[in-house]
Amino acid sequence: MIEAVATEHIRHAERPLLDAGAPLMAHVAFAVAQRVRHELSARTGEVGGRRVVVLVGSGNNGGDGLFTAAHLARAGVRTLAVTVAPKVHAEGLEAARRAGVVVVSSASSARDSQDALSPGAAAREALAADVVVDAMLGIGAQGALRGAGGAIVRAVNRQRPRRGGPFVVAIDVPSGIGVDDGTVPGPVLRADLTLACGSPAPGLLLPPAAHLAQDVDVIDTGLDLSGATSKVLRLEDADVATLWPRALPEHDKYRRGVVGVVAGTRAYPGAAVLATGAAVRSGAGMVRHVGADDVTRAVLAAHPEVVHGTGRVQAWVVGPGLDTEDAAQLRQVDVALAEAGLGPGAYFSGAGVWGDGGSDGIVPVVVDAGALSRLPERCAPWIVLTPHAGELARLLTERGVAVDREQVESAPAEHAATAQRLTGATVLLKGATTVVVGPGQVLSQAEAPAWLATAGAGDVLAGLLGTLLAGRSREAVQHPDLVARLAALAALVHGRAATEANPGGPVSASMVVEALPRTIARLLAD
Ligand SMILES: NC(=O)C1=CN([C@@H]2O[C@H](COP(=O)(O)OP(=O)(O)OC[C@H]3O[C@@H](n4cnc5c(N)ncnc54)[C@H](O)[C@@H]3O)[C@@H](O)[C@H]2O)[C@@H](O)CC1
Ligand SMILES: Nc1ncnc2c1ncn2[C@@H]1O[C@H](COP(=O)(O)OP(=O)(O)O)[C@@H](O)[C@H]1O
Ligand SMILES: [K+]
Repeated sequence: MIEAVATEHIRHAERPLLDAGAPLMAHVAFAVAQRVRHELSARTGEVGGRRVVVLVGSGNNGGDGLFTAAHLARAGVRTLAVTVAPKVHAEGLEAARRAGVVVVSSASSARDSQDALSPGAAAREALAADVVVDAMLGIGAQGALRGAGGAIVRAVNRQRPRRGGPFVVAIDVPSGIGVDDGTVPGPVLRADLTLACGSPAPGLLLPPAAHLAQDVDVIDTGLDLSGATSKVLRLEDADVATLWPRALPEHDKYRRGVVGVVAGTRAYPGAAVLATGAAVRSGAGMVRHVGADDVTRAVLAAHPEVVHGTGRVQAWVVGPGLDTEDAAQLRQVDVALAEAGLGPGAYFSGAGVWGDGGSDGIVPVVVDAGALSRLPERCAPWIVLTPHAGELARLLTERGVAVDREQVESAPAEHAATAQRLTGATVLLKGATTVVVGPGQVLSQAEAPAWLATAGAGDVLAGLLGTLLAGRSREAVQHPDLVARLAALAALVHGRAATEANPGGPVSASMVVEALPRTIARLLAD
C-alpha cells in the first residue's frame, strides 16, 4: 500500500532531522542525479556531453535542483540551470557554479543582466535538452505557478510533442500542483518521472494532478511518519490477497456471499448482463437478478448460473441500466436500500427486510447510475455510491451544492468528500483515476487503462464490488473502514482485468468480465 501523508506531516517529520543537521538536500540531490544519469544512458547510450536543463525556483526545491545540477556537471553532462526567481538557494548556486553549471536567470529582475534568458528562450533550451529537471516548486507551492516559471512552462507545453521531446524529471512534485488536494490551478510541466522527497504528497495520487506526475518513485530520507493521520492511500497488487474474500473449504455458496442485482430494463438489458456477469465471474457464491422477465432471460442466456428473483442476499447492487420509470424496479431499489439501514444506531427495522447475511439483517449496497436518485437523506457507510463526475455533480446539486461536471473533474477528491459528508455513504468517484472517500478515509486507484472508458465498464465495476461486499458482508457492516478499501480493491482489479483482457489495446466491458477470473487468480497468487 502506498501512503501519501499530508504535507504538514511531512514538514513536521523533516524538522527534527534538519535540526540535527541531517544532510537531506544533499541526499535528495545525489539520488536525483543518479536517476537522471541512468535515464540519459538508457535513452541515449551516454551521459557525458548530453544536455540537461534544470529549472530552479526560490525555495528548497530549487536548492535540490542546484545541487543535482552540480552532480550532473561533474559527471560531464552539459548542464544549464535556469533560475525563475530573483533569489535562489545560495549554497546550491555556489555549488552549481563551482561544478561548471551554466547558470542563467529568467526572472524579470534579471532582464538587463548578462546572464538573462527570456522565458521563451529558456523554453527552447528545455525542449532541445535530453532531460529537464523541474525544481521550481515543491511542497511550498501556493496556488498557480507564477512569474517566469509559469511563462516557461506555458511555452514548453505549447510546443512539447506528446511523444519524444525531453524526458522530464520532477523533484518532489510537478511544480505548481495542489500538493495536498491534487488540483491543477495553473500551468504545470507534465513529468515523465516524479521523485518524491521522503514521502509522496497526496497530490501525486489524486486526479487531475496525478496524471501530470505519472511514474512516482520515493527517495527515502528517513522521515518518521508513523504519527501522520491525514493521508491518501493507494492499494497495490500485493494488498489484493489480504483483502479479497477467500473461498474456504468450510464455506457453502451462501457463506461465500450472495449478491442481489437490481439492474437492467427492456431498454438496457445489457447492464444487467454485465453487472451479474462481473459478480459471477469474480467469485460470488450466488447471484440473484431482480428485474423484468425478459431482462432476466437475457441475463440467463449469458450466465445460466444466475438465479431469478428475490431471496436472501449478503450485498445488493442496485442501479445499472435502471429505468427510472419502472415503478416495480424502483421499489426493489428502495427495499435494498432499506436493508442497508440508515447507519449506526438508526437501522431500518420495518417489514420488508429479508436479508440476514450481514449484521442483524443489515447488508451493504452498491448504488450505481439510476438508483443514485433514490438515496435516503442519510446513508450508512456500507452504502457505496459509484457515480461518474456527471452523476456526482447532479447528486451534489440536488443536495444544495450547485456544481457542474467540470468543477467535479477539476477537484474530484474535494467533491467526493463533500458527497461523503452530505450523505454519510462511502463514495467511489469513477474516472481515469478513481477516488474513494469513506468516513475519515481517502483512497485513489490509477490502474485503469484509458481504453476502459467504454460503455458498460461501470456496470462491471458495480457487479465486482457486489461480490467483494457480499463476501465480507458482516465485517463491512461492523467495520465500515473496510468498505472504502473493498471499493478501492474493486477499482484496482477492474483496471488490471481491463489491461490483461487486451494489453495496450481496446477492450469492451464484456472482455473485462471475461478476464476477471484469471486476473483475480493471478493477483491472489502474487
Ligand atoms: N521532505 C524531505 O525529506 C526533503 C524536502 N526537500 C525539499 O524542500 C521542498 C520544500 O521547500 P520549501 O519549503 O522551500 O518550498 P518550495 O521550494 O516548494 O517553494 C517555496 C518558495 O516558492 C515560492 N512560491 C510559493 N508558491 C509559489 C507560486 N505559486 N509561484 C511561484 N513561487 C511560489 C515561495 O515564495 C517560496 O519562496 C520540498 O518540496 C523538497 O523538494 C529537500 O530539500 C530535503 C528533503
Ligand atoms: N479516461 C479513463 N481512463 C481509464 N478509465 C476510465 C476513464 N474514464 C472512465 N474510466 C473508467 O471506466 C468506467 C466507466 O464507468 P461509467 O462511466 O459508469 O460507464 P457505464 O455507465 O457505461 O458503465 C469506470 O470504471 C471509470 O473509472
Ligand atoms: K518540483
